[in-house]
Amino acid sequence: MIELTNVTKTYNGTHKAVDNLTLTIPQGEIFGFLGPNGAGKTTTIKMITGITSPDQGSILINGVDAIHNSLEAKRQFGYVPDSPDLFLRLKGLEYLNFMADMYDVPKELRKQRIDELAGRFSMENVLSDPIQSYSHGMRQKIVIMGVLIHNPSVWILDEPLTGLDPKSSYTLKEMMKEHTNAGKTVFFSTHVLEVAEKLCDRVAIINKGVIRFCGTFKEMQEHFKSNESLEKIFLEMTGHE
Ligand SMILES: Nc1ncnc2c1ncn2[C@@H]1O[C@H](COP(=O)(O)OP(=O)(O)OP(=O)(O)O)[C@@H](O)[C@H]1O
Repeated sequence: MIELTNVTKTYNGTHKAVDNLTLTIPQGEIFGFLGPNGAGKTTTIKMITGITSPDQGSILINGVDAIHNSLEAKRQFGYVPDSPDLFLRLKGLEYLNFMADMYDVPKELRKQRIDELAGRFSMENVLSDPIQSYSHGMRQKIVIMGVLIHNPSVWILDEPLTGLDPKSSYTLKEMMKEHTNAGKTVFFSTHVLEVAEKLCDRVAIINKGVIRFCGTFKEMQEHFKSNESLEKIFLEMTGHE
C-alpha cells in the first residue's frame, strides 16, 4: 500500500512540479499513473522511492514512513526507473547476484528466483554475457529481474514496458496481475493508454503537478459523461490547457 498525503515538490524555489498531491494505492491493485510530458509523474515516483524529498507532505509505504524511516521503507518496494544506470561491465548473472546481496536474498532462494525470472523473460542464455552487449530491451529486462529478485511487496515501475518486445511486455503484464492477485501492490507510469485501460484497476491523471482525476476507467467515463476510450478522454482533459 502506498499513501501520499498533501505532497508538494518545488524545483529551483519557484517551479511546483507536484502540487499538494494526495493518493492512496491499496493492496491488490494495479494502479496506472498517467500524464503528459513534464506533468510530475517521475518527480512523484522519485519522492515515493526516496530519491528526492518532498517540500511538504507525508509518504507511507506499507505503513512505513518513507521520509523518516527510509531504509525500512526501501525494503518494502522494488523500483524500475525510467532510465536506469547499469553496471555495464558486469555479466547479467553478476548483476542479479549483486542485487540479491543488497537485499539479503539467501543463496538457495536467489537461484530459484533467477531461474524463474530468466525463464519468464527468455534471458537464460545471455546471463553469462556482459550487460554492455545487451540490447535496450534486454537491459530493461535485467533491470526488472534485479528489482524483483527480493520479491518486493510493492512494485513501483516508471515506464516499465518501454523497449520490451511483445512477449516480454505480455509476461510483465501477466506478472503484474499475478502480483496484485496475491494481494500486493503495483504502481506504474505509462504513456501507453491502451495498456492502462486494459490492465489497471484504477488510474490517476496528473497534469501540471495536480491530480485531475483518480478512479476506475468506468468512473472516468461516468465523470466525463463519455463512452470514449481512455486515450480520447485523456486528450480532452490534458490537451487544451
Ligand atoms: N531536477 C529537476 N530540476 C528542475 N526541474 C525539474 C527537475 N526534474 C523535473 N523537473 C521539472 O518538473 C516538472 C515535472 O517533471 P517530471 O520529470 O516529474 O515529469 P514527467 O511527468 O515524469 O514527464 P515525462 O512523461 O516527460 O517523463 C517538469 O516541468 C520538469 O521540467
